[in-house]
Parts: sequence; C-alpha cells; structure tokens
Amino acid sequence: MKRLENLIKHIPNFKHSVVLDNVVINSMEIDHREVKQGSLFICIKGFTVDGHQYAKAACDNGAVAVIAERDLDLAVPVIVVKDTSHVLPILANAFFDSPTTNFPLIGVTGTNGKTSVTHLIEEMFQGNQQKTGIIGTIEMRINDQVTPVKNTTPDALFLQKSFKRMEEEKVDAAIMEVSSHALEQGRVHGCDFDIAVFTNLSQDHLDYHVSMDHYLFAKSLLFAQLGNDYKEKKYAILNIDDPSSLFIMRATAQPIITYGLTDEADFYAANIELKADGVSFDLHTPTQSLKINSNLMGLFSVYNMLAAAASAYYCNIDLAIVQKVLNNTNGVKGRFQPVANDRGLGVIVDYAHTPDSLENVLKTVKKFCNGEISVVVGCGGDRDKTKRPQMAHIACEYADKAIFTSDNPRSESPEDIIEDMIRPLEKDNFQIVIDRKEAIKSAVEQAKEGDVILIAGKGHETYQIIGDQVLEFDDVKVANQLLQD
Ligand SMILES: CC(=O)N[C@H]1[C@@H](OP(=O)(O)OP(=O)(O)OC[C@H]2O[C@@H](n3ccc(=O)[nH]c3=O)[C@H](O)[C@@H]2O)O[C@H](CO)[C@@H](O)[C@@H]1O[C@H](C)C(=O)N[C@@H](C)C(=O)N[C@H](CCC(=O)O)C(=O)O
Ligand SMILES: Nc1ncnc2c1ncn2[C@@H]1O[C@H](COP(=O)(O)OP(=O)(O)OP(=O)(O)O)[C@@H](O)[C@H]1O
Ligand SMILES: N[C@H](CCC[C@H](N)C(=O)O)C(=O)O
Ligand SMILES: [Mg+2]
Repeated sequence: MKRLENLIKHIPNFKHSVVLDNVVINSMEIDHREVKQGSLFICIKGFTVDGHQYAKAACDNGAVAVIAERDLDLAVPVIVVKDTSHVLPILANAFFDSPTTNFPLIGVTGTNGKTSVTHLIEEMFQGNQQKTGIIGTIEMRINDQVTPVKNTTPDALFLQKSFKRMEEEKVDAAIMEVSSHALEQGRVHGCDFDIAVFTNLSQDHLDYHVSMDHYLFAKSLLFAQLGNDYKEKKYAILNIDDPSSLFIMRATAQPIITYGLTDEADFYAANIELKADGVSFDLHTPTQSLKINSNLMGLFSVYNMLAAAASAYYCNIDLAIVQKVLNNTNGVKGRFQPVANDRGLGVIVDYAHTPDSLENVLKTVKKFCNGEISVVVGCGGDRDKTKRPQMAHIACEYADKAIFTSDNPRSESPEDIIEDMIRPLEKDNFQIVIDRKEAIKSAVEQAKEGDVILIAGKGHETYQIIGDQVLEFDDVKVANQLLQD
C-alpha cells in the first residue's frame, strides 16, 4: 500500500496540480482487466491499442486514480504525464521499493543462448545451496514456484512485482534474460544489474529493429545501464569472439570480463572435443583450470558454459560447483532435447529459430550423424521476414532433406511464409508440408536407422499460433507419439 502523493514524488522534475489528499494505492495495473478496488491504472499507448480507451472501464473495476498522457473525464484523480511508458518503470520500482537493490541481479542478453545461459547460472547457484529467481522465455520461477510469462522479458510492472516476491522469498540472486525489445522499450529501467552478460549477435528481429546497427545498439543498453560509478562491484561479461563485443564494451565503465576460445580471454576453453554424446574441454579461469565433460552438445554450448562459469565466478561460487554442474547438467527443455525411440533414430527437438542457431545446431548434428539428416523447420509469422530465405538455405545446405512447415504463422498465411523461405532457393532437397504434425510424420516415415531428424524452431513451446487461435502443439509429444505408432 502506498499513498499516491508519495509515489509520484519519484517522477523526477514533475509537478502536478491534482488534489490527492488521501488517495491510497493498493496495486498498480496497466491492463484494465487486472484492476481491483484500490488500483492505480496507468494508460499505456501500445502497438495495438491505446490503453487510454480502457481508463473508464478501469475505474468501473475499482481504480482509484489514473496516470495518463492527457486529461480524461473521470470520477477519480487523473495525473497527466508526458510519457506513461517512460513513467511506468519509475512508478513500479517505487511502488515495490526498488527490490533489485536488495539482491544480486544477473542479466543475459544476445541473439542466441540467453535461456541456456540463465538456466546454467541458476543451476550453479542451486548447486551452491542458494535460492534463485529466474525470468525468461520459459517462465518466471522462484525456486519451484512457476508463474507463466507472455514475453521473454516482461513489462516493467510484472518485473518489479516479481522481484518483490523474490525479495520476500529471500532469493540469493535473480537471473534474467534481457531481450532487445525490452531494452529498447525501457522494460528494465530501474533494474539494478550487478552482472550483464552478452552471448552473441546475429540476425533476428529486423522487423522490429530494422537494421543490425539498431539491434546491436539496443543490446548495448543493458551494459550502459550497468552504471558509471565504481562504488559497487559490477561486471560486464562479454563473448570476445563476437565482434559486436567491441561495440558493447564501450557502453559501460565497469570492468570487462571476456570469454572465448583463445587464451586472450579471461575465461577460455581449450582442447575442445565435440563428441556424439557431449563436449569435453579444459575450462581456464583467472585462477584455476577445470576439466569439463558435459552432456551438452555443440561448440555453441561451450560458449554458453563459459558465460555461465564466468558469471558464477564473480558471484563467488566455488569452481568445484561450477565444474560439477557443467559435468552433470542436462540442459534446458527444448534445447537440443533428444526424443528417445527404439527405431535407432536420432530425434532432436531444438529451439533454433534464427539462421545462426539453425546453422550451429545442424553443424553439431553433422559432426556425429553417420546416416542422413532431415530437418523439419518453419519461420514465425509477423516476425523478421528477411531471415526466412536464410533459414531455408541453411536447412538445405546442411541437411540432406528439409521439410518446410508452419511455426506460429500468426496473422500470415503459412503458404506465403514458406514461399518467402524458398523463393531464392537454388537447392531442391526440400518438401513442403504445411501441417506441422504431418511434417514430423513425414520425416519419421522416411527416416532409416542411423538417421537424425532435427525438429527446429519451437523447442519448449506447447502451442501453434494460427491466426488468433492458440492451438495445443508440442513437438516432443507429437514426435513421441509418432515414434510409438
Ligand atoms: C511489440 C511488443 O513488444 N508488444 C508488447 C506490448 O504490446 P502492445 O504494445 O501491443 O500492447 P497493446 O495490446 O497495444 O496494449 C496497450 C495497453 O493497453 C492495455 N489494455 C489492452 C487491452 C485491454 O483490453 N485492456 C487494456 O488495459 C494493455 O495492458 C497495455 O497496457 O506490450 C505487451 C504487454 O507488456 C507485451 O506483451 C507485447 O509483447 C508482444 C506479445 C510481443 O509479441 N512482443 C515481442 C515482439 C517481444 O517483446 N519479444 C521479446 C523478445 C523475444 C526473444 O527473446 O526473441 C520479448 O521480450 O518477449
Ligand atoms: N550460444 C549460442 N550460439 C548460437 N546458437 C545457440 C547458442 N545457444 C543456443 N543456441 C541455439 O539457439 C537456440 C535457442 O537457444 P536459447 O533458448 O538459449 O536462446 P535465447 O537467446 O534464449 O532465444 P530467445 O531469444 O528466443 O529467447 C537453441 O535451441 C540452439 O539451437
Ligand atoms: N521470442 C521469439 C521466439 C520465436 C519462436 C518461433 N517459434 C516463432 O514463433 O517465430 C520471437 O517471438 O520472435
Ligand atoms: Mg530465451
């Protein structure tokens, strides 16, 4: 509970003439459907609708005050600010008393690997008998308590509310994925990061960021937010083998810690062996070297392990625990997840939905597959169209056979998406099967013992979005069922 007068004092250089006397706020909401008696409703101008149009309905639901960008004819006080989206994180942070100043916060950004790295870091804290909170693509979770998320990095209100819960649950650290959309939209303003990690930058989201320069700039904002003073120990952990790190490192005054595959990096991997059942390598840290024998697959996983190990190191987690976690982890669901079967087939479900991740995963499969490789893949609707032909090209280049199918076509026609994928394609080792279940079925029917089927793009997702409908669909379940038939 907060007095509104006290809450809005946190908005810098802001004066208002509304009489607020004793308005007390029990909760803050940005969605009128969530408003309860005593809520403060903040009208957000969205990409789809303008939240101002729901202000009246919010009051009907019990809102006792409204923050808006223009005066509204309502029976409750309306406080007018220039930009409600900009003010939202300030108010959310103030309402929940800046929870992230009370525990270490680790933010991970980059095109690929955020979910994988955050989960590895979480396992390291848990291996150290510490409590954690995690926010990312799969869910928000405080130890075992799961809250579903709509976005990889949710809005500022959801974030601060979650951090408050984490504080109350006495977590030892929070680990979160920070998407470029979130950085660009200021969803993480007010988050007091202690460690910021950069995984890599490759093409994605050009529908939103328009150019790779703007996309990189958005990623760099996480590092700018690490702060400019040296009062606290904060670290920027960067993949030095990715040229974008040279730009990102200029965004922060905090110490730069590097990881990579050469001894120029602070944390580096040497003697890497990519095997059919995992990877092994020597992990060199500034103080000690560890032998790693992990179940995780592919060179990209080595990078993820280095990023996680460096983060754990600066959180004072013993390197013996880091080693134990890397040697025992089974990774995250939907990331290079094998689907067991008795047909002698390698069936892998993976969340590769960018050209770079698809290429990495197919290269990894190629290293151990002695038979033929088929890949079932599509591209998301209402998302970056320029990655479509690139993904189709990579699929046909690295796999013996590609089956192009639907992956959340959303408002677009699945046929048109596939047409975008194949238009410039020079190869013809592909089939088109619009229905995803039929596509997986076709791959299973054509496969022989020793072959590998990669089912890419949806990973942990349990749905297929067609138009406005969200239909149940789970690649692992579907593959399992088809393999048993
Ligand atoms: C483009 C984008 O970022 N959109 C986000 C944005 O939605 P929006 O602007 O369309 O919202 P809106 O529907 O116009 O609503 C405006 C306001 O009216 C309110 N409203 C709306 C309807 C109503 O009946 N009542 C009501 O009060 C809404 O609560 C909101 O406050 O604000 C929503 C609430 O915070 C987000 O869930 C939504 O993400 C959508 C689902 C999305 O697809 N975002 C993607 C592009 C995204 O952000 N992806 C990143 C990266 C993923 C990755 O890792 O690759 C992510 O972090 O998830
Ligand atoms: N370090 C990496 N470099 C390149 N590709 C990777 C890396 N780590 C994982 N991948 C590939 O990218 C896919 C997605 O991985 P992950 O979910 O960890 O990334 P993410 O950054 O969280 O993605 P999203 O932006 O959708 O949240 C994996 O299934 C794998 O194919
Ligand atoms: N966070 C990513 C996930 C894409 C996953 C893929 N299955 C798709 O729907 O395109 C996005 O929203 O662009
Ligand atoms: Mg993710």
